[in-house]
Amino acid sequence: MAQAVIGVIGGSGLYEMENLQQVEEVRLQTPFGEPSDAYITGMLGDVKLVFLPRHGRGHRLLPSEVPYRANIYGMKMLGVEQIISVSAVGSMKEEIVPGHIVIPDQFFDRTTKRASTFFGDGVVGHIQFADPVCPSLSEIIHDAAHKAGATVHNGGTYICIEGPNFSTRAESLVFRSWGVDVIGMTNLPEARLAREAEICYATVALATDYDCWHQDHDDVSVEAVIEVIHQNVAMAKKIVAEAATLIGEKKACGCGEALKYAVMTDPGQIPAATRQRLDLLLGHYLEEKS
Ligand SMILES: CSC[C@H]1O[C@H](OP(=O)(O)O)[C@H](O)[C@@H]1O
Ligand SMILES: Nc1ncnc2[nH]cnc12
Repeated sequence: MAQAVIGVIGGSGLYEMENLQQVEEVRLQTPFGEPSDAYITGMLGDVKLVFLPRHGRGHRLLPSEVPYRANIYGMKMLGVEQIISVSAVGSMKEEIVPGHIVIPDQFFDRTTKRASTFFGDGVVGHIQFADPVCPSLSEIIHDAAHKAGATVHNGGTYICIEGPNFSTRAESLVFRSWGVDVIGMTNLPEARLAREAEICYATVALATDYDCWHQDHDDVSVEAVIEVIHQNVAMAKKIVAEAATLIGEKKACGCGEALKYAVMTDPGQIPAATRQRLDLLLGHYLEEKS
């Protein structure tokens, strides 16, 4: 069996992975610019791990500034077939207590400034996105979270806001009335681009606060978020390590063929530069068609 290559995108508070063997730092240029930082690759048991801190080491990039396309394209260049995102989120439900883990299965887009498709410039494509995360990778990380001793909520809707400000109280109350479970600023463009790149994607969301809707809790602040992250970062790393041991049991899914019927454009009409830029993602389909 081919060696599994797992990508890990570390969010707020997760800027490195421990216990990797044969560690290398890989700096990439992609047709979509430079990723957030160098990728750190290494072995975790039999599994190759490719780690990228989403906001860069030192947390230098706003959610709106993260080069999502370059980050996902770089993962593809490194042979990653599954991406585990680790993210801090606000809880929008009483029962999701700060310190709990949520494995979202839906997203709701409230972003306004993100470049979040590889298509365009003469090639039109439409992926299916009704179920935006990989069900079998989600199952693996759910089991991994359980094994790591976390209190874990299976499924839930992650509303992705533009930020960088946290929500107003009116927004928070409206989002709650929509029935969302958690709130964050980063995961939706990643999930979309991972699907376009035919990479499985799932999220380990660490609830860090009750945003600003809860009458009995302080409004979210960076200070409070950091405190909960510090208390739980070891557990988040343990979940990733457990997921690596379980990845061999992952069930089949459709993520690897997401582009099979997605492209509308006549291959003969795709500009050469666009074709070249998307060769890694689309090349094999275009050859079949032309
Ligand atoms: C530090 S609180 C707000 C910040 O935390 C989350 O980041 P990430 O998803 O990278 O863990 C949230 O999306 C915001 O970017
Ligand atoms: N309340 C919140 N809103 C948006 N992003 C967050 N990340 C962590 N807590 C958050």
